[in-house]
Amino acid sequence: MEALDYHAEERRKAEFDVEEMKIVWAGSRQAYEISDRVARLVASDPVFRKDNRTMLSRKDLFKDTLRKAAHAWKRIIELRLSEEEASKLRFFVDQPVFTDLHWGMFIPAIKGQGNEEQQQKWLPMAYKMQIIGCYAQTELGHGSNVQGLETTATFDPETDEFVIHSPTLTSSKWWPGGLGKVSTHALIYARLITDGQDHGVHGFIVQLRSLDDHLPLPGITVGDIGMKFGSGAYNSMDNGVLRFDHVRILRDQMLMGVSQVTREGKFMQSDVPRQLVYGTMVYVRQKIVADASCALSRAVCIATRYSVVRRQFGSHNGGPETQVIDYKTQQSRLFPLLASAYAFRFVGEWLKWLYTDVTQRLQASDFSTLPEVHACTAGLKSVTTSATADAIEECRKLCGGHGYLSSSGLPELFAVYVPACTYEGDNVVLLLQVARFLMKTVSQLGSGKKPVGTIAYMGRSEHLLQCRCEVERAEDWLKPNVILEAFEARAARMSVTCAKNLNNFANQEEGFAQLATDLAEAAVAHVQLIIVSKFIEKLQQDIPGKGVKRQLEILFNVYALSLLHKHLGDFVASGCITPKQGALANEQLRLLYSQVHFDNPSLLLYMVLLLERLLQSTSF
Ligand SMILES: CCCCCCCCCCCCCCCCC/C=C/C(=O)SCCNC(=O)CCNC(=O)[C@H](O)C(C)(C)COP(=O)(O)OP(=O)(O)OC[C@H]1O[C@@H](n2cnc3c(N)ncnc32)[C@H](O)[C@@H]1OP(=O)(O)O
Ligand SMILES: Cc1cc2nc3c(=O)[nH]c(=O)nc-3n(C[C@H](O)[C@H](O)[C@H](O)COP(=O)(O)OP(=O)(O)OC[C@H]3O[C@@H](n4cnc5c(N)ncnc54)[C@H](O)[C@@H]3O)c2cc1C
Repeated sequence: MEALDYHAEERRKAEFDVEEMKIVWAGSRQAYEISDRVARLVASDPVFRKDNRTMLSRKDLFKDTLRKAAHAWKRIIELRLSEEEASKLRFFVDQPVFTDLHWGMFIPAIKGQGNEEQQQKWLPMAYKMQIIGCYAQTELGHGSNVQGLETTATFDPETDEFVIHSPTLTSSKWWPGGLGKVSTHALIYARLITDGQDHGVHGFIVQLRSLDDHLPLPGITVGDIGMKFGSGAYNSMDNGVLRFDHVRILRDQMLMGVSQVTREGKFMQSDVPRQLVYGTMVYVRQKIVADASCALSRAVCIATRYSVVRRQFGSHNGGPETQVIDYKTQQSRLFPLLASAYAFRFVGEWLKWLYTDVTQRLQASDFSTLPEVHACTAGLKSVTTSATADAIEECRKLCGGHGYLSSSGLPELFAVYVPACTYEGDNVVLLLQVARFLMKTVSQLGSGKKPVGTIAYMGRSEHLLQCRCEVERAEDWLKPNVILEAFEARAARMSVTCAKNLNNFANQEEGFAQLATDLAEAAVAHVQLIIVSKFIEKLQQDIPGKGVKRQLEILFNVYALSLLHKHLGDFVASGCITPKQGALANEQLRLLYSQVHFDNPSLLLYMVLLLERLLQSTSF
């Protein structure tokens, strides 16, 4: 029987309902139908072709991108696509483009930091794309350190204007997407100065180019920063450089939702946390987590199909060679990545809920969950993007030489994806933000303030510091509560240990700097616990479809136990599990992989195809 026929036969015997699994992956039947419809729309439209991207010059690639963006916008209008459908369309066009920043940052910033009048003035033009905006925060000299930004916005009470200026070379805005060629306006983050006093960084809407001839306005020097990593990839985006020479804007072009400057030049800080100025970054970080699961599922889909088809060594008596997916090393590298795609999908769904919740709370001036939302969005963005970037590279290696071919799709996927570890916050810097939140929580444990939400386990740290996991047999590791307690104990012990060691330093700031590596590792442990706990919560929901829940349970155990195996040192050093229990976890992991490897070759192929079918339900 031909391999493909054999596959088809085995697929028909799939033990789980693939259509239901697709709905689990999409999040709802409606979301799946939208994705499926828009995916077919993109796939059937030759304008959206992707196969030529890596062969085009930077100039032709950029023109091709503009053509696609214009065509996408035309299709959105013609088909009256909803914002969700339009967002999906952008996703399937799958090419970094200036609209990402216009829709993904410029508009959300005005909505989140502008007052009512400013929203009424700017949003209608932005929604109709009569103006194109970018998010210009990073400078040549500062990206991570937002409070170090040097661009100035000095209020002139004589004329009721701000003077926007780039005082130094390092104050040049550097990196903003869409800035180099396309944007007519920018959201500029600059130091607000009134009457000689510096009030820190605030947002200002500044027009950069004429709406008539698109030429830069007086005092504006703007351009593209040049080629980036790899060919194709992010070179479809016009990341730019921008300098101001005493450019004057009206006072009402300062976003006044968080703080204001009166006509007399008096600075007024609303009774809201100044960090709301960072709100757009929080919004994008939560979107990036969901995007991680999609990028990861694409890479794993490619690597699984290759692993099922590729044969190397092992031929007996002239028979077929062994499928490389049959090798234990291939499985132990590939299957945890598939499981991670589902884990990131589910935690991304939850994070979207958390962000929606905090947005509603902010409207009621309830800032109580803001610190947790910052820690969750920062930590999950960091952990999921680092894992996904590493996973795409692993998938390239899993495909041998063919993984290095552009036609495999993996090099381009890697080159487009890896900056996610840097933009919207360098991943280490964000982990240190999580660590700051953890240390603050530990320091308050004695105060009677009960930790809640994702940090609630810290309130049980006394128990967790003493607990020993109840594992005597490998199958004990299949119990979600056993896994959850191990991850909670590890995270609690790592944070409490850091807090104790910080006390050895007279100066907390010095201690934080000296212990930064340990603190970052404690942050990773906390974030991985969140991912594991949200996967468990997903499994506690009603999941329809024959065999679907069972498959997800297998993926959960593969995800959690492969993490435990990878970080076994943390778990054992924390005392929550013994080396023997660690060995039992690894034994259970092998059993989970070996479920793909009963003697019956058709079951082998069949189970492998289950994985492939899982993937088919993941990457549109
Ligand atoms: C119709 C068509 C539809 C089409 C749809 C198309 C849609 C497309 C969407 C696509 C979306 C994805 C696109 C992605 C493209 C990528 C583009 C990239 C953009 C960028 O990179 S923008 C720039 C990003 N830059 C950063 O992230 C900078 C990182 N640095 C910082 O955030 C800060 O400097 C800092 C947090 C590291 C430090 O800040 P600061 O010094 O001010 O603060 P402290 O560390 O001193 O902390 C003080 C207290 O403030 C709290 N804090 C800090 N940040 C926040 C926050 N964000 N929220 C809440 N609280 C915050 C700290 O926790 C401290 O609190 P404490 O209680 O005092 O401890
Ligand atoms: C493709 C791409 C698109 C981008 N788009 C935009 C955009 O549209 N708008 C915009 O404003 N910006 C944009 N950026 C800029 C991006 O936000 C910054 O590059 C990012 O925030 C990192 O800051 P940085 O470059 O200053 O890195 P740095 O902070 O200089 O990081 C360099 C190294 O220093 C380390 N480090 C820094 N501070 C600390 C610390 N306190 N403790 C320990 N280690 C530290 C980091 O971990 C890292 O290893 C984009 C960047 C890229 C790559």
